[in-house]
Amino acid sequence: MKHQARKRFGQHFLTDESVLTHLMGEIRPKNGQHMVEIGPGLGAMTQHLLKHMDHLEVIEIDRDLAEKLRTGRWRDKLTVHEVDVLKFDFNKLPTPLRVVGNLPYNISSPILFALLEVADRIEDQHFMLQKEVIDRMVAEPSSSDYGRLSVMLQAWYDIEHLFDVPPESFDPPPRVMSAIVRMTPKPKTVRQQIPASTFQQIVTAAFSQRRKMLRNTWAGLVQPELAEQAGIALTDRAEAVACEQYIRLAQLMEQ
Ligand SMILES: C[S@@+](CC[C@H](N)C(=O)[O-])C[C@H]1O[C@@H](n2cnc3c(N)ncnc32)[C@H](O)[C@@H]1O
Repeated sequence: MKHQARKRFGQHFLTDESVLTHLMGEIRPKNGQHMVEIGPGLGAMTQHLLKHMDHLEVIEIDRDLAEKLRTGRWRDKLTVHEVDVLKFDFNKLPTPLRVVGNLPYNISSPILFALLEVADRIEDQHFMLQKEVIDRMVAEPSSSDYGRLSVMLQAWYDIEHLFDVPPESFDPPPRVMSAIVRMTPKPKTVRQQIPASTFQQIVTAAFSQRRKMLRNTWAGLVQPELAEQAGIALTDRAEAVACEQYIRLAQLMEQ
């Protein structure tokens, strides 16, 4: 029986074989690697990955789809976790872990932030996302797409926009353009130098009212001398400040 796509789970199934082939060329799955797929759905990516691998972990919230995967023709090669990915404990999977998925667009940012917490365990991530989200992830300072998502993710990952995928490549087609992104965690030595909670606090405050000057959004939070030492002008707005400057400021605040 044909699966009726469920809107609440952001179900848009990839049907375009040329996209899948292109994607596999980018992911280059190899047997013996530890890989987890978020939202395998009807298995479009899954079956391509399994051409190269004997085993794959998958996380699927939809009970019917999880059941199909558990009993279907790839059952011997899959470990199916029937759970909300936002509640899944990635610490229980082996490392180094490769993470892939055509993500449910309605919760893509929470998924990206949840994975940031376990970046130590991750080798790389390849995701299908709304193109607009990827534009924000790779945005440079002073562009209209540059925001909290850009700064938070660029601090932890090298991010590459790989290629675009049009709505016709899916059934049912989403209303927006999609794209594929590769995210590679920066070396541990680099990530360890970021005071995570202070960094998050100043970036969140700065972009909470992005039209205002930093001297207003940071009042009571950031000492003006420290901002100056980090090379940040408090008369600027959040979008003028580079990711490295936010990191530098967070480091100065921790000293
Ligand atoms: C955009 S579809 C992709 C399906 C399939 N990978 C493909 O490319 O055809 C998103 C998938 O994520 C699943 N999903 C949605 N929300 C989820 C959640 N919170 N946790 C785990 N899986 C979820 C959906 O049921 C669906 O299978």
